[in-house]
Amino acid sequence: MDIDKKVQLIKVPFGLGGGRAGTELGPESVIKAGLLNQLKSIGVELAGDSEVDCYKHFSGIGGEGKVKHLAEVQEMSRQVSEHVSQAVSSNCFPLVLGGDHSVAIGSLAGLTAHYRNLGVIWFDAHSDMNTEETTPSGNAHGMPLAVALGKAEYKLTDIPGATLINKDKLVIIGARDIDPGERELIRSEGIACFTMHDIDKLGMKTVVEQAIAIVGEGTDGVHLSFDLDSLDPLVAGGVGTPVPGGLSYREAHFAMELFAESGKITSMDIVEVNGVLDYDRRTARHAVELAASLLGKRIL
Ligand SMILES: NC(=[NH2+])NCCC[C@H](N)C(=O)O
Ligand SMILES: [Mn+2]
Ligand SMILES: [Mn+2]
Repeated sequence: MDIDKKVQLIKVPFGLGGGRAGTELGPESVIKAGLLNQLKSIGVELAGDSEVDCYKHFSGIGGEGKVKHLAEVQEMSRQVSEHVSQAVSSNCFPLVLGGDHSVAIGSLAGLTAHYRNLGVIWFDAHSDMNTEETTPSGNAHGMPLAVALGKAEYKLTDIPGATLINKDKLVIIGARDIDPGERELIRSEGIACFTMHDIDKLGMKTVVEQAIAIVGEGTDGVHLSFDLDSLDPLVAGGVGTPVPGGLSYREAHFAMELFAESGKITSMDIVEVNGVLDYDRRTARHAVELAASLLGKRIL
């Protein structure tokens, strides 16, 4: 892409959407793994950074409902949305550092306030499309796409300024662990989902080309949400919900390089780096390198 915009870093140290402690350390972890130097070395300018105060309204209890910590997720999302919206208003590229994947609710809310035809690329082992009714865990990080598509009770439009995302402009890449309710939704809504099987069969080049064909037409912005558990756990084990049979190191980088070349991506999330489980910071380092590839880093 050779990104011409400045990057605005938005740190979201929030982990209550997942079942295991440590994801709230993600932003710190990714920064300690060298994000700022990496961006500098490829000539990407930083406009600034901000941090969402995730625990301002933390009650300390899981709550009574079907979704754990829903009130905290909603408050965090509202704040993330404001930070992201502010970054877009300032003509910056928002780079959101999670946190668990529920932070993407906030990213998408802030983005849809500006991009009325937003495309979304979702790298993930999971499809994160459970509703309050279908969630097997009660963990909000398994729900952001259901919220964004308006399929859950909690909807993106509950956040001021936000609109729902368009199901025809959403592409999931890397899925290999899909719950029954999610499978039904993907099928009934006809959502583009390139599973690991599809990637094996077609190769990453074709998958990305098809993804770009889907999100590249008729959109005014494209968000890339990268869940580190899309990578194989043998490559990146420092995540809370690892699933075997994931993306290789090169597949993931190749995809980021191709998306960079397309020049279409206008914002990114890096989520699910678990600072406790990622004891050697390997997963955080991969996150840094993948962000760099998306922002224009070339081998030669
Ligand atoms: N962003 C993630 N890592 N999501 C994992 C979701 C796992 C499972 N599908 C659930 O709903 O609980
Ligand atoms: Mn996810
Ligand atoms: Mn996942």
